[in-house]
This record gives sequence, C-alpha cells and structure tokens, in this order.
Amino acid sequence: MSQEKVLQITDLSISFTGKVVLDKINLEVYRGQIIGYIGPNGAGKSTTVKIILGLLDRYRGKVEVFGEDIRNKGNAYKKRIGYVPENGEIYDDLTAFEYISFTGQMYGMEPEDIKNKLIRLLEKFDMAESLHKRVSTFSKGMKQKLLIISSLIHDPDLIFFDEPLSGLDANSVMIIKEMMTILAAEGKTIFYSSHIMDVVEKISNRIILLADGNVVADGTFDQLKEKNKEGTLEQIFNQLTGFDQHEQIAADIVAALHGDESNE
Ligand SMILES: Nc1ncnc2c1ncn2[C@@H]1O[C@H](COP(=O)(O)OP(=O)(O)OP(=O)(O)O)[C@@H](O)[C@H]1O
Repeated sequence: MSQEKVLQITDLSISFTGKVVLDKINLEVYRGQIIGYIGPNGAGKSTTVKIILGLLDRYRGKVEVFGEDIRNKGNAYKKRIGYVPENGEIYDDLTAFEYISFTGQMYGMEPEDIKNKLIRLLEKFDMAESLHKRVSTFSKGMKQKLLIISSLIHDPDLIFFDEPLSGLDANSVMIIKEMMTILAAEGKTIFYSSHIMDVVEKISNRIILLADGNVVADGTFDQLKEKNKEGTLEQIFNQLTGFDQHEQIAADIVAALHGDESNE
C-alpha cells in the first residue's frame, strides 16, 4: 500500500442543535486503503462523509483532501471523488441515459465518453435493455446499480460508498465486492460505510469504528481481534459499543407488541 496521503482529518468537530456529533476526530487515510467506516446508528458516519464532500461547512477542525484544505479548494477536488449516498435519490422521470449524462457532465466528462462507458457498464450489470428506460420503472436493485455507475463513471480516486449493496442480489453483491478489491489494488481509496458486519470484515483492510463522537477502534480486523478478544466483527462491534442486551430488548419489543404489562 502507498504512503500517499489522500485524506487527513484534524480535530474535526460538529454539533447539531447543541448535540456533539463529532468530537475532535483525527484520521489519516492512504491511497489504496479500503476503510470500513462503521458505528451505531447516528454515530456520525454520514456526517463525516458530507463534511469531506463539502456538503456541510459548519464544522470545526481541518479536512485536507489530496493534500489541500477543502476550505480553500473550491469545487475542483470533487471531480476526483465518487459518492453513493445511503438514501440516493434519482430523478425518476429521467432515463438511465439522461441521468448518467447529467451526472457525468457535472464531472466534466464528454457526452460521447459517457455514452460509451454507460453502454458497457449497463451490459455488465445485466441492464443492457435499460439505457432508454425511465428510472421510475426500475426495481430497487436496478436503481442501486445506477447509483453505483453514477458514482464511478468519472473514474474517481476517492470513493465513498454508504451501504452500496442495499437492494442488490447475491450475484451483484459478489461483483461489487470484487470490483472494490480491484479498484483498491489499482490505487483507488474507498470509504465503505455499512452495517453488514461480515462484508465489512472481509472487504476492508482497515476498520474504523465511530461511537459517541470518537474513533474507538482503528486497525485491521486482525488487530481489532487481538485487542478485543472477540471472534467476529459483529461481536467486536457489540463489545466496543457496550451492547449486550439484544435478547432482553427483543423480548421487550415482543411483549410491547402483545400489550403485555411492562416490568421495566
Ligand atoms: N442536518 C442535521 N440537523 C440536525 N441533526 C442532524 C443533521 N444531520 C445529522 N444530524 C444528527 O447527527 C447525528 C449523526 O447522524 P449521521 O447521519 O451522521 O449518523 P450515521 O452514523 O450515518 O447513522 P446511520 O448509521 O443511522 O446512517 C444524528 O444524531 C443525527 O440526528
């Protein structure tokens, strides 16, 4: 792996209406890393990514992408970034071709280049027939594939995937996992946020766990395992976030559904 620093985050903090979401986070990310960026719901994973993408600017601290402070960078650095948001919205009335033409041109690509790539990619994603079909007619998985194509069509160097496998069938999941490995081996850097722990465990060469506004673990899966004496990433996650009550909570939920009296 390269020692070229792609991202540096220094003392990054942000609060929303008085609630501290990120509390002086520090991170250095290197070219070719696949970072499994995990944490409980509401831990601040999407917020971190939105700050790096320049979508939130009320933060404190410093964020450097490709060696430059994003506060001084304008928008040019975004052309080297790809992003699959957790809840990606696609303009439903557009066709696949119109949508990718629109996003590709925002990244400064030539229309001919966009079309050629898109035709090849749709074919590989088993969507060759969908080029001129409206997104409103697509299944969830097809929309997700289009979001993935949209995030990668401009060949970005730094890629943020927020639950990219959502809605994909088992075959497509295998393709995307393998694709991430190839892209990282080529020197692309991938930030992979997901709650599916066994995929994160397998795919990431570095895992960062965010909880209560802080980085509470940062290392390879083997390093995390050594420190925490637990078997799977799911167990390490539960241990580090202090969670051991799933049986009791599940039983309480069922009792509440039945209208049983609470004994809490
Ligand atoms: N625009 C906003 N205004 C107010 N609060 C916000 C805003 N955006 C995020 N938050 C709060 O910040 C916290 C972190 O949210 P964020 O979406 O970053 O979490 P996450 O780790 O991505 O969670 P999940 O795993 O559920 O996707 C949450 O408590 C959320 O309610």
